[in-house]
Amino acid sequence: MSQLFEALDFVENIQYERIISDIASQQFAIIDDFFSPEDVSVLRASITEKYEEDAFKKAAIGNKFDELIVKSIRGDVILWIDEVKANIAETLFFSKINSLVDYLNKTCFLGILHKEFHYAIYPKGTFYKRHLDTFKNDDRRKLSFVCYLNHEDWLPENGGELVLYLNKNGKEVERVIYPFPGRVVIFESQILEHEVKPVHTKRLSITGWLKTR
Ligand SMILES: O=C(O)CCC(=O)C(=O)O
Ligand SMILES: [Fe+2]
Repeated sequence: MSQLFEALDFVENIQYERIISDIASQQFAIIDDFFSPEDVSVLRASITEKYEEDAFKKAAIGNKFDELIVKSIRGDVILWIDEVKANIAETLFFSKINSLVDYLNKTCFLGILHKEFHYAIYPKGTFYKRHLDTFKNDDRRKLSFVCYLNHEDWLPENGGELVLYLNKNGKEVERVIYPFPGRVVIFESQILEHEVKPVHTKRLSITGWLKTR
């Protein structure tokens, strides 16, 4: 009986279904309206406030790397988001994430048990060289998630494109994605190498990972 109710409880979500089929067929999905302009503006106010409080630190690669080497690979500053201490903007963010994760777990048997998200700011002139999001000793990252919080008038010439390196019939193909506000990109963490091209105007985002075990 309870199984019947569980089945009845399930409502198909067209947006999530498209995300699932895009990831299954091409290892990534781009969703332009995952967050509404209102959501983006609330989240942008939150990232800006925390940046002004000086809460961000320089992003590190792996564990103990030389500062100079780190800078030559990535130049963003990050701040991890604690769901337990979420402010109004972050609560809104996590409610959307949790709804997607519940759906993925119900329909895809992905077994997403953990998640981690951080704000990221790329100051002018910074970039993140080509890389894979999995550390050598940690294969739990299953899906990478990026959401852009840039201003509505963001232009392609502001730089900071995300480039995914795809494999099409044995040939490498670059997929260039502009960081337009409200846009979300989800991709297979263990498969797709990617990079952030040099940024010409400060670039705002939230990056995170959906993890197994
Ligand atoms: O901001 C992006 O578009 C991607 C960021 C990224 O690759 C990372 O933080 O690992
Ligand atoms: Fe990455």
